[in-house]
Amino acid sequence: MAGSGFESLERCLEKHLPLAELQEVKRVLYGKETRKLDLPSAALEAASREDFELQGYAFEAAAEQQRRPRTVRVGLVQNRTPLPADTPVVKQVTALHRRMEAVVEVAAVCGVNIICFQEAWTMPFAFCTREKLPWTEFAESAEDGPTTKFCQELARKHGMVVVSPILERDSAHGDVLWNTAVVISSSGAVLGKTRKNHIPRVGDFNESTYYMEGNLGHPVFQTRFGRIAVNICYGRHHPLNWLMYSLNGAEIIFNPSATIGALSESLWPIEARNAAIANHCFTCAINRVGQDRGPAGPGRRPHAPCTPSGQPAPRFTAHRDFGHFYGSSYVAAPDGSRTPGLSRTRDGVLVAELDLNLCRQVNDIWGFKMTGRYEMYARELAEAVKPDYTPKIVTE
Ligand SMILES: NC(=O)NCCC(=O)O
Repeated sequence: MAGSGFESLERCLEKHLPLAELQEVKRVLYGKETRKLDLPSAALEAASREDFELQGYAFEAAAEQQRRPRTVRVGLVQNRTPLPADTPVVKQVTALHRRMEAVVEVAAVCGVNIICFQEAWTMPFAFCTREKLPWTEFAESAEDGPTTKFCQELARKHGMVVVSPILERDSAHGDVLWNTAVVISSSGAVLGKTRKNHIPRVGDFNESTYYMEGNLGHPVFQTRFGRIAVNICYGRHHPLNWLMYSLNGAEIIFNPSATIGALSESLWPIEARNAAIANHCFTCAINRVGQDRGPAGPGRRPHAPCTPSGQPAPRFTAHRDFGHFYGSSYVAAPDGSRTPGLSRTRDGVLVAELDLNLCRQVNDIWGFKMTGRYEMYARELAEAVKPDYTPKIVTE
């Protein structure tokens, strides 16, 4: 399995294929070519100074007589955690806030209207350790926690919608934890929140001891720039999850994720892209980069996890080293075209200009909403989930 040595599929193809063949390969692999955005040199210089990749692409729609283009720029952010996982919690969160402040500054110069961070962006990816402290200390209120307040400032300053996926502590309901995305309007108001509906239980990649399956359904948020939804990470494997956001009117669905090469890298380019095609919407797949390791060992950890009795928690070494988070964030459009991915290894911002008119244009061509037969599926699904259901298998 390629780790941090393999920079990206695109770089590899560009390096090894002659131009004519490269164009054919890209046509088949990526669909209609996205136009490279001419990003401001001040932004490119700042990105280079801050050591993150900055790429920009535009998707175009046909001109219409009765609707003006509905152009919006989205920003996808992928990053490693800047401090080691055994640094005190508040220091880690503050370092991530500072990092995103710099990143959003650059995104703003690039004209980004809606920015989305990666899943659980304020913390190292600790869910599979199955340890509680210190990881649960990263949880915050979605309504008025320090990260939401920080994002509200960013939103106000830049007139930008901010999608902030965090570990939520819901103190109004018994301090329950949720895997949540807070959506902050360009005015700085908290527009609402949405919760991860599906939890991975894939061998050691098991997050089920941290938070419950979301209970908020499939909300869609009307922003100044278009209707958006957030399908958090593992939800991307569930076509019905995408479908419900789309049925509620989402034009852009963000998929903030944390996933590793051994588990999902060959699925990654397919799933969000297929969802864009199937649902006539744009999808934005975001994955973190780097290798989030748990603390190194007893005695070297100022925040060694403890059980409530004060005893050191059992060490789950097998769950501590998650492997390589492969980045590769990208945007896919309803016509099946997609941007190249960001790097597999570096922090980065992907700017994509979308004309939301493309959603209805593709709907009118392919008509999946029209031909969807939802009523038939609703009826059959209602039967299939009944305890006494017997699968409809016809035998000779
Ligand atoms: N965070 C998360 O849900 N990861 C699951 C792995 C995957 O869906 O690829």
